[in-house]
Amino acid sequence: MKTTPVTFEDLQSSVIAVPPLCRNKDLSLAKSQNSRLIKHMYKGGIRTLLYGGNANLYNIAPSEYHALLKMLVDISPDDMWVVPSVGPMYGTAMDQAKILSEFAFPTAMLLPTLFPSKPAGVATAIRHFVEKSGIKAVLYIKDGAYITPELAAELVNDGLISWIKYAIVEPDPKKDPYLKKLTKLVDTKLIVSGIGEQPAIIHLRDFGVTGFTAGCVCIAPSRSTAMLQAILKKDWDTAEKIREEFVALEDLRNAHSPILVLHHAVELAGVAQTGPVLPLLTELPANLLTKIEKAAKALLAKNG
Ligand SMILES: N[C@@H](CC=O)C(=O)O
Repeated sequence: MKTTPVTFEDLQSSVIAVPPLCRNKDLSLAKSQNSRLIKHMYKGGIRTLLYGGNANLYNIAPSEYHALLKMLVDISPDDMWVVPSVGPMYGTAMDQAKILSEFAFPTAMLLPTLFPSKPAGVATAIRHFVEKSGIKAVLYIKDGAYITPELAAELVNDGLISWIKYAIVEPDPKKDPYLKKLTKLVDTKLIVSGIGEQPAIIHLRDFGVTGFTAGCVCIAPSRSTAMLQAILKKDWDTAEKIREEFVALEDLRNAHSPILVLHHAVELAGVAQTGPVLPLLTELPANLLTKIEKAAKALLAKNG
């Protein structure tokens, strides 16, 4: 696992894949299947993994956190940069910060929650997390009410933030007052588009942010990587054509649960056995799985 500090080059050199977490029937961590998934992504050019929402880390027990981190260290290639998440609740994040300090992860992300939270409290939690873990935090902005752009900028200016995962969903991503303000206050080299392939072209081209995170990349890593490369070359037509390849599965994710559809899709495509889902989530009904399988296999077929 790569342990060097986060650089702009790191953020741009790979799509930041946000994978599901494979579990065995008894809900224990499925080391061999997680390894299989990482190998698939690695072969498609992925060098950064962010274990967060799609891995359902919202629901992980603090007592399992050490085993999770150890497994990620054990199964990650030497040049793979791995970003675990903590929280979203303050107490959980503080206990996880202590566990993280026993490892060499260069950064970790605080999962967001709107209840019970206030922007100034979120900023304090980030400060306490950095103090306790000894590493910078990834700030995940998923809702404008979570933290103000001004508070986000203060945290950046105080040297506490490695990068920002920007993930506020707008009906028209071109019209995004929050991102417009954020990019005025914070160096765009530290801001990453955090909603998958769909708004990535607009976020990178029109707002100048640095890279993008994605979930469907776990199925078609070569295609998502090709899309990032096309964007960086400003080959917008190629990037747009590749983006369209992801639409069918993304539409299912948006309709039925981004986390759960991805979790099933990785298994149904035959990439890795993701297994059961940790409560408070649960598996999707069987009548949806045929549609997910079709879209997932079609996307995998494009991966080559
Ligand atoms: N939520 C997005 C990007 C990852 O955070 C996805 O799952 O595609």
